Amino acid sequence: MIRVEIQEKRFGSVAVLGPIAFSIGEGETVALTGLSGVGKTTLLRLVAGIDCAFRGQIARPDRQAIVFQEPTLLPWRSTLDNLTLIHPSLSGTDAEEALGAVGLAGKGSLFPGQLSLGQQRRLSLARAFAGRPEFLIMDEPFASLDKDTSETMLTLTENLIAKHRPATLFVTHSMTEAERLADRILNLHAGPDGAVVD
Ligand SMILES: Nc1ncnc2c1ncn2[C@@H]1O[C@H](COP(=O)(O)OP(=O)(O)OP(=O)(O)O)[C@@H](O)[C@H]1O
Repeated sequence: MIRVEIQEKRFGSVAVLGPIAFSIGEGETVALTGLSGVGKTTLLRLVAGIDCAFRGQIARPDRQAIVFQEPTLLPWRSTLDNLTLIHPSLSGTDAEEALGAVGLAGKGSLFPGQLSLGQQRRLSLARAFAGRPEFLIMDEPFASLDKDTSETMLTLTENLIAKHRPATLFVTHSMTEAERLADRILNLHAGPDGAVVD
């Protein structure tokens, strides 16, 4: 169970978030939507524990994974290394299976620069799920991809979530994506003392 209770998040004199309170149950998928600049990434960074400078408390499980819009791969390490470096206990068979699950079977020896952007994004998805996360956080994972690649990513993500059932929080600008993937949609919008959810 993830429990978020934010009284306030400020950048200098500007109150960006708060008050915000919500929970995400085991295996539940929640979409976070809202206008550009309202504070979605800021909220995600708080929930992920990347930014701890706020008033409030957040309870989250230890095993969490984050998928950013950019694939954030190590360019000088192979596809397989990108998977196993942060999951050293992953066996060779499991790593190959994880690559196969995102359509990258047989590409383990290639470097990220030898993969298409869509393949890099799929590798980053495989890396996130390889750690069997209890909590998955994704910041616009399907943005700036062409329609076919975005559809492929969406279907893969749907399948991986259905198989592994992590609690999931993801940011999207697309109501279609939100409605397709999420059990619940949180809309972040401006309030008198920072953005709030409903
Ligand atoms: N490090 C920072 N220092 C100061 N202000 C910041 C910082 N990071 C974000 N902000 C401000 O906080 C507000 C929310 O930004 P955030 O990136 O969370 O919005 P967003 O909803 O994710 O936007 P988008 O949908 O366009 O990605 C913006 O006004 C932004 O300028």
